[in-house]
Amino acid sequence: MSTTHPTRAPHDVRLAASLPPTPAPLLRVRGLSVSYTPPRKGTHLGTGAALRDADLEVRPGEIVGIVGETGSGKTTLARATVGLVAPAAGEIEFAGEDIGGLRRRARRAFRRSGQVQLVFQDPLRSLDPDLTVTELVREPLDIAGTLSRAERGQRVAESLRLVGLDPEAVADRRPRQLSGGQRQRVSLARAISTRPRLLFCDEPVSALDVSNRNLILNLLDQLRTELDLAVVIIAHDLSSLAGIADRVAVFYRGRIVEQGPIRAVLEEPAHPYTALLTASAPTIALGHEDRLTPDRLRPDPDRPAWPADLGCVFAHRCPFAHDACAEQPRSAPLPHAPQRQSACHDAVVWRERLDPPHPQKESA
Ligand SMILES: Nc1ncnc2c1ncn2[C@@H]1O[C@H](COP(=O)(O)OP(=O)(O)OP(=O)(O)O)[C@@H](O)[C@H]1O
Repeated sequence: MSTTHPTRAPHDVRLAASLPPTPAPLLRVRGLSVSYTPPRKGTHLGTGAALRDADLEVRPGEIVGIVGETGSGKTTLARATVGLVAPAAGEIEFAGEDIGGLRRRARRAFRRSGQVQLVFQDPLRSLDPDLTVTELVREPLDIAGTLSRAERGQRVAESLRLVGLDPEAVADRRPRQLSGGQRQRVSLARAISTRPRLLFCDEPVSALDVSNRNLILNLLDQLRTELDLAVVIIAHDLSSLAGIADRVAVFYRGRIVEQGPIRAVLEEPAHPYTALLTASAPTIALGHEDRLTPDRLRPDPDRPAWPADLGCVFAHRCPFAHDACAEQPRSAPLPHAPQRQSACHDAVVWRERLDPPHPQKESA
């Protein structure tokens, strides 16, 4: 005789039913590869593809952090999504529309529509020094060409106010006549002037001092609420994302090696590279159960060198690399946490192979 109550659904089904429905992704990237060099004969990717086989989803109103060292492909993902570079392979879907497969002219029309905007790294270099603030913020509206002249004027003033600038005070100034924080606000006003649904911010605070950093990050948080904006923040270091991002994707040498809700990723990294990042920034490492230190996450110096281009992108720096790592692992959901993904053959078990801490080295 069955002991299960006939009207009672299993626990996880009841739990799922009690949760609010997850909105459909605004951006869905699947198997995206981008190469800046022409493909070699017999291959579909150029030598040294800048981005390989990337999967990423961004939901409306969400803040997703992208972290990784220089040259790991973060900006390339943003440029491909905005339509500045064509993918070599994979799909990019925005609001249900296939934008990765658009031909050159249609891609340009999408870019000009301003539905996805990119805020570049350094406002001093990316803002035209000869234009006034009004001209800079109005330019994307002129390009999109959907508003009348009067409406554009109103939208410029509204956008400046949204980023905390007084339109009358800054309208006629040029970038050099503004402080670093004000310039970054002008970049943001320019990006939101078309009322995009998705904003990529490339290192939005790296050129700013600490007090301005927090102001700009708080402003991004505020804008996502006020404009129902999804924001992708690209950063070198996890610490600038810790207080603001809902989810994080970790890039290493052109691949997304781990992604998931930021707190879970910081508390219990599922990829040895993420563990190394958190261990190198102890102020943000939230895990308590074993203190990961960079020492414990480096290969044994006596191990024979692993060729940097063999298999897993991180194997040459990974203390846990073994024969299976001669093949690049696909990114896969963690068995115990399907909302998280790791591209590690040993995503769940590498911790068990950690050497004990080296007391002398740690106290040194
Ligand atoms: N226009 C380009 N032409 C050729 N190669 C490029 C171009 N832009 C980027 N690359 C190369 O593509 C790779 C990924 O670069 P990308 O700018 O996406 O990295 P990133 O993670 O954003 O780095 P950073 O943090 O320094 O901005 C790097 O090897 C880079 O040299």
